[in-house]
Amino acid sequence: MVTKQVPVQRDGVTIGAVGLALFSDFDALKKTYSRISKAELAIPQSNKLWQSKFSLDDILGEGEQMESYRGSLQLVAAYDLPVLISGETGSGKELAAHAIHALSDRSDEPFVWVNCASIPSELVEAELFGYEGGAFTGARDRGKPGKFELAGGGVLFLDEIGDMPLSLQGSLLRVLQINEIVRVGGTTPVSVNARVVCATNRPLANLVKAGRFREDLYHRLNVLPINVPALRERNDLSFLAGRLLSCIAARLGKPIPALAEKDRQLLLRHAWPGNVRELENVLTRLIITGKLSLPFTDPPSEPARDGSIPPLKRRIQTQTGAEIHAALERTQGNKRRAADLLGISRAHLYRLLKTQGVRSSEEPGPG
Ligand SMILES: Nc1ncnc2c1ncn2[C@@H]1O[C@H](COP(=O)(O)OP(=O)(O)OP(=O)(O)O)[C@@H](O)[C@H]1O
Repeated sequence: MVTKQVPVQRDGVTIGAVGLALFSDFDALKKTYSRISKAELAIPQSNKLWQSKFSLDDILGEGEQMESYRGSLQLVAAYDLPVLISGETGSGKELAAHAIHALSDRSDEPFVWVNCASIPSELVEAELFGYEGGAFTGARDRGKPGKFELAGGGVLFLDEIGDMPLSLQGSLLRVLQINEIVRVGGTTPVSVNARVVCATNRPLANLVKAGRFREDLYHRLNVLPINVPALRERNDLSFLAGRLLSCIAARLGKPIPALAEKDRQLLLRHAWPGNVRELENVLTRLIITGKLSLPFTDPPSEPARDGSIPPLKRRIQTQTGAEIHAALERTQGNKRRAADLLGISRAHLYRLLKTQGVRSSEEPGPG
């Protein structure tokens, strides 16, 4: 094997190295690859991917309500206990989870995110607890650590916890009770120590009543509850819109447009079903096109052929299905961009695709 290494230095200190390695035989390459993979697993905390990306300062808002909300995040961050964040889609639950990690004593450890709604239910267990080599068809030969292991002494953020398959909720409860996991296909318990922060946009208590969420797990997770206010319940929309306009304009390299009074009034009257995410999208379009458009307002109801008005539920379903179709068409099936266009999260889109029975070419992949 021939190697060449060039150290990378900052302020006279070596912070890394770039190397070139030429292998004369394939076995040697495989061995080295395996050693590097193991080393990567041993130091997950050095992985830049697993860091909280937002802090308390990124949570924009003013007034008593938002001060009290930020205060509650600071309070829960200080206690090493599970947190359950509830709030409507796009209201800032993920932002809150990042902030809790950044404010906590675990901030130097990883922040690992799992979206329970976007992983096919048969893969959730492997995603959380990892698997041993060859545990199932399609599994990697050398196995894979789960998100619990990757989180190490940091925070494991379980987004859309309400979508955790019922069959797995018992295993999750057990892990939280004994702080040990067993990889899928494995036999040896591995100690885990991550702090679990969960988020849900459907009231978990209702899912418990409906028999779709285990009550014991609900109580285990709901130690420190946080409620993120919906945008229409906040009274700082003008402030938020102003700050977001500046941030988005700076990101796009565009001048900050002045918000006309009539547009401000329209923003105040809108119901914001997609919350801050929807507001961001509306403002982005305003910056790009110079026009305010509030797209997903209720369509005028069309009478059916026999003159009767179709039930509201069906009208909403038809309209939602049409919006999703249009967005997927515009983005050529790209769900992430379609979700952005619709002002909803990718996980929310997946759920709508499931419940609306809208057909799409692409299936959700793990995490
Ligand atoms: N208070 C806030 N200040 C600034 N930006 C915010 C605020 N709340 C939310 N956002 C922004 O709105 C968008 C949606 O936020 P986030 O992803 O945290 O919502 P969510 O509640 O987790 O959504 P979902 O349930 O759909 O996953 C993000 O771009 C986030 O940065």
